[in-house]
Amino acid sequence: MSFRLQPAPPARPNRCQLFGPGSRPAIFEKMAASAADVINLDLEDAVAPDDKPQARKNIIEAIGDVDWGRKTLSVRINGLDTPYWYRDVVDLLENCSERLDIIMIPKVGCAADIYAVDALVTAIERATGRSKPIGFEVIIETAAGIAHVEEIAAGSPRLQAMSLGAADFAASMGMATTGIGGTQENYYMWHEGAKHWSDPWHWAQAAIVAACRTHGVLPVDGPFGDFSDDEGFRAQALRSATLGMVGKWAIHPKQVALANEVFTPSEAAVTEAREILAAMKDAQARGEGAAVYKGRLVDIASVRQAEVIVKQAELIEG
Ligand SMILES: CCC(=O)SCCNC(=O)CCNC(=O)[C@H](O)C(C)(C)COP(=O)(O)OP(=O)(O)OC[C@H]1O[C@@H](n2cnc3c(N)ncnc32)[C@H](O)[C@@H]1OP(=O)(O)O
Ligand SMILES: O=CC(=O)O
Ligand SMILES: [Mg+2]
Repeated sequence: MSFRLQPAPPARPNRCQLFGPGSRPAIFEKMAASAADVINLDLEDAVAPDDKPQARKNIIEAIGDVDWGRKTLSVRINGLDTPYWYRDVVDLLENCSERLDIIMIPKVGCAADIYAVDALVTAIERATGRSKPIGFEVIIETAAGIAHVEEIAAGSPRLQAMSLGAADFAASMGMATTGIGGTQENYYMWHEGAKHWSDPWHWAQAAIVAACRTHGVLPVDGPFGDFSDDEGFRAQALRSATLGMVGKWAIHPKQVALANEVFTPSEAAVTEAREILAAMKDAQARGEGAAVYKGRLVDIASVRQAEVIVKQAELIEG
């Protein structure tokens, strides 16, 4: 480990973030009743420009009136390139109850974007005497965002989570696709007369995970647009979990159970992790730094790997 230690991310479950437009208040109670760990009420792309003022009012009312249980409650504001974002922040924080946990900032391109929102949020918190500090989450969904991902991850002590937004990311990068996440038909290698599909999101996800893990931020996979394709969602989520991401968005309620399934360590994985910890404890008692578990090497690094799984399971059990 470097002299600079890796900070722990926020200790809360973030397996699924369920989105819903702020202009559709009829679904707020259904979102609250879902099994998602995080709720994202949207003021940005799921809300038409003319509906934004009413969507702000709906959200402010619902933050206070709906029983959100123990969920993390987040509102996605509009991007800093729009005329809407400052009004989103001011109206929300001057009027909503302290139940709001997080503001999600989309299309972040550099650390200064977070600084700007932080300055406004800090001023309103002081002016209104809000006692619970608002957290931030950001979406990496532009070429600039991925180019500056590390400075963004270090951008504010308020920052809790960072998502990859596959739709806007593809647009900003000029990618030849209208698919939102998942397998892309034309992204394949040709070998011995057969197509072998590759993962165009992999490099951006790996960059996000590294930046997040360096700065104690939760890395999250964003939307998977085809909500009729359960296996496609599951494959994308499994790849994200394998890379170190902690959760995934749901843009339809049927995706919540799939995300929870993938990002909850299985009983078998937890049992194996606990067995590795026990095997290493025995080895250490014998004065040995390495041991054999099920025919394979385990050592101190295996302890760290096993602890990731056990800690994640314990976090979810509460
Ligand atoms: C891609 C880039 C991004 O920025 S993604 C993030 C922004 N997008 C969003 O917030 C969109 C979120 N999703 C939605 O608005 C809806 O789910 C869409 C995709 C439009 C589908 O809605 P709808 O046609 O009503 O679906 P459905 O008939 O299959 O609904 C079945 C039951 O579920 C409900 N439902 C619908 N959406 C949600 C939701 N987001 N959260 C909670 N509940 C939801 C419906 O009301 C319906 O309920 P019921 O069975 O009638 O009681
Ligand atoms: O905001 C999300 C995206 O995929 O774009
Ligand atoms: Mg987007």
